[in-house]
Amino acid sequence: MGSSRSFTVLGGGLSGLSAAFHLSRRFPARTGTRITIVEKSSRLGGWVQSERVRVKDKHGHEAEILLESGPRTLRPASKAILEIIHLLNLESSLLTVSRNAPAARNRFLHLPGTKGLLTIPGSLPALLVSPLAKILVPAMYRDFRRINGTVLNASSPNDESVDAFFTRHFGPEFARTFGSALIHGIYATDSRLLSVRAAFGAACRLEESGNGSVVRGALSEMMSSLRKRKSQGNGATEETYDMGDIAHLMKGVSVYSFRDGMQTLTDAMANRLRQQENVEIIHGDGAASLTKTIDGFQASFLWLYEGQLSHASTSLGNPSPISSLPHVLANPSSSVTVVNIVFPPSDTPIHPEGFGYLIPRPKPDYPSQGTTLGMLGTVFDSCSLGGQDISFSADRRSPKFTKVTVMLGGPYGPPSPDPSSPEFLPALLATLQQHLGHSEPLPEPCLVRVRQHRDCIPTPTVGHVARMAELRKAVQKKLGQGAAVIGAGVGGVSVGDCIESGRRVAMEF
Ligand SMILES: C=Cc1c2[nH]c(c1C)Cc1[nH]c(c(CCC(=O)O)c1C)Cc1[nH]c(c(C)c1CCC(=O)O)Cc1[nH]c(c(C)c1C=C)C2
Repeated sequence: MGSSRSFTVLGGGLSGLSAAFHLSRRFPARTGTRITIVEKSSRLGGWVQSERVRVKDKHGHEAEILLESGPRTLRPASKAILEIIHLLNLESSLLTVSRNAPAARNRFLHLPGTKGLLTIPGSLPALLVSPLAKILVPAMYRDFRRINGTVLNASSPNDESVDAFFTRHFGPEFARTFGSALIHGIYATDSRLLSVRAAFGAACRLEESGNGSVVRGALSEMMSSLRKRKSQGNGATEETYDMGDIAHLMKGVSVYSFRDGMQTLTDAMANRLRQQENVEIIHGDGAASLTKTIDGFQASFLWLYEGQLSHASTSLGNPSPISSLPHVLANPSSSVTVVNIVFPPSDTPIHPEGFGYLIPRPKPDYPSQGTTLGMLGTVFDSCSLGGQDISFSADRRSPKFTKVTVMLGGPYGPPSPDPSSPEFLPALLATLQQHLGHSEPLPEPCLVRVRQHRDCIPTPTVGHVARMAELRKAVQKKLGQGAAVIGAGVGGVSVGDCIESGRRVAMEF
């Protein structure tokens, strides 16, 4: 480890920060290793952005509200994130949501052309009385009786769209109603474009182990993991992640965030990196000139080079070899308009208690671009993350401000009316009123914040996994073992996936 090495991380989003963080742990200053992060924007952290705003209503109630414009919650299943939280001593900043909380239990759908929300049943008794039973019950039955049907063999490169996979197993009604809504809420894209192998690799494995049926596969997996747990006892520990006692804090937790928002995590990583003598962060101009030479460089990719920055740019050359790598620009990505709205305290609740609601693809299809607001769903932030807000009301029992986030765009294209026009907010509030089933107009918001995120979520289209394997091979062949490509555009899109991929690549060098 004594010889001096040099790493260049292109991109200071979640994957880049994680890669640089783990590289700097493995190769501290005393090893003579240099680590350079190149980020074209003026800040690190990618799409994660938290902001505190002061709000006041007509009656003088005041509060400080935490708004998120990117991801807002994390899942305890990602050990790579828990490890970073532990290593950066962020445990005391955590805000957890219990599995029994309404935000974890209640999820809703709004069906286009109807008024109000439908509860997605979370138990058998709830299913039996749900209006959605007429879609859900036949869907489960259809899958359950599939025997020796076509399977996307896990070891083959076969692939299909999420919509085609759900249609095969659960029927077209389920695929459109539930499948498209789920994909709106994760990828903000059309489920007919998305690769099932990339998005739901686990479902393909269940299909195979269930001999053609995902439900049977899931049941048999549940049984075998129960058996395993019994034979191992409950004390199975994770030895490869340095998580301290944090797994204990996550018992019974459905999702979590931080009291000051998700930026707590990215700021803490960035600050730790800034403190390292051997880490340099290049923003803006320096990064822009490098980015220009990398004509295929996309925000969703992270290129990690072992070599000097100057070597990285000269070795990329002009025209850059990246343009000759296969599949770099194969995937489209979705743009999302994120609207944070804060409503004043009121005795009449704005929405039911729960996570929020999603909206499926309309029938017969998405309208042509620029003709609709294009709402994908709404998150009821106060339910899960109300603990981030600070009320200055003397009476602790008085009603609180309500924060929600409306997501628009994706497959609908840019919202119409345009968010900068005066018609936008009235149209948005009227649509929200209809979705939430209110007969009266919603109260005037105290604050509305609109952010337009261009190309923020990559869409791994059908064939993605096989294409990325070819890309990785080509990277190694052209740029050598000292180069790697990771990030949301290559692997998974969740915060956990990005942090995990940065960690993995740093450990491999
Ligand atoms: C900017 C909008 C985003 C939309 N999806 C994502 C972002 C950042 C990314 C994303 N959202 C979810 C996942 C699955 C993995 C997970 O961590 O749960 C991913 C990769 C699920 C999810 N969807 C919504 C929320 C609040 C969450 C929890 C995770 C998070 O906070 O991002 C709601 C939601 N997200 C989008 C839409 C259109 C939407 C609608 C209500 C797009």
